[in-house]
Amino acid sequence: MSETLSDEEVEERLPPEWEYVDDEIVRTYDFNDYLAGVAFASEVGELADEAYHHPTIVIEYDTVEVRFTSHEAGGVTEQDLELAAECDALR
Ligand SMILES: C[C@H](O)[C@H](O)[C@H]1CNC2=NC(N)=NC(=O)C2=N1
Repeated sequence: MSETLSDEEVEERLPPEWEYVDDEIVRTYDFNDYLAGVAFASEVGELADEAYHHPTIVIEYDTVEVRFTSHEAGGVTEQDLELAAECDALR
């Protein structure tokens, strides 16, 4: 099982635009078109399922919020940071 990172490690390595809140890393992506957000969420889902590491995804009319944490480890791990960067690369 992956080990959780310290608060300092997470803050230091968090990709830009991401926030560290209550043992989760979160980013809200803005979209002009609802279905573009839905398509993006689906791509995030594919990344997650391939990694078998699943975020919370909240789709609203002009935003998609993606939240990662490692439930089994009980906090943020390397895998969360890696997937955050992969989500950013989808844009
Ligand atoms: C039973 C457990 O949910 C599974 O082993 C996987 C599935 N996806 C997961 N996703 C995330 N974010 N954290 C996990 O610990 C995790 N575990």
